[in-house]
Amino acid sequence: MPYRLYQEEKQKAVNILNDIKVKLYSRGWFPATSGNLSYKLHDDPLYFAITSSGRDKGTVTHEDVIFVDKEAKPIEKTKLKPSAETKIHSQIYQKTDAGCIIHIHTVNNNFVSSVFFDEGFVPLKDMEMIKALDIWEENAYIKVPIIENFFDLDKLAEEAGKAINPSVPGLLVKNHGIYAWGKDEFEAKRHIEAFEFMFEHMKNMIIFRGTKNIFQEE
Ligand SMILES: CSCCC(=O)C(=O)COP(=O)(O)O
Ligand SMILES: [Zn+2]
Repeated sequence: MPYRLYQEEKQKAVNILNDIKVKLYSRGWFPATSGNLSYKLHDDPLYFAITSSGRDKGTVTHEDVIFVDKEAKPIEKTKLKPSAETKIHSQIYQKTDAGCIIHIHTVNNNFVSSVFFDEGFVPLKDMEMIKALDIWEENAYIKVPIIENFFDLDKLAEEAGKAINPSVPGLLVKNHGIYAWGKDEFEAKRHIEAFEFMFEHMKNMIIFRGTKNIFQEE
């Protein structure tokens, strides 16, 4: 028997996504309708709420959120289209314990994804903000994976699934953006804010003194 979504849990997911969307939009993090967000409702079978495709993230309407399954198919009759990147969200839910995923395009995440693409990851170390990713060891050194921005979205989703590092709650797509996640909306937002803070710092340091010293202590 198909899983039945209750009005109350659907409304909770819509409210959560709208709340984050508007907060992050006000920081300039969803320019030109870019980005998408999702919130998991059920694990097995997987069902989640996700933003509809191509919409202005700065406004809230009753057409902003759709409920989909693991295959990115709407589970209710709708004329709306789920985000074009729904299969990437599905992969992240299948490969991690994420309960909420946020995807944004920013100048800073595009910059680091391009500069470090050949290494395959952005190296993060010597920054207090790493602790906001819930990584508390001394001298923590983490690698945020970067994948090619495949035009074929099925291929992009497949490669995203392969590249996920379970101990790092984020994945960059070259010259595209970042997906960051957490067990709930609070954690997902904290993680994306931490990544963006560190990417901005890194960009500024690279502009200031080049990439020369970034890998020195490896
Ligand atoms: C306008 S940016 C190109 C599409 C994209 O990368 C994105 O994040 C938004 O896609 P969606 O289908 O979720 O609107
Ligand atoms: Zn995108």
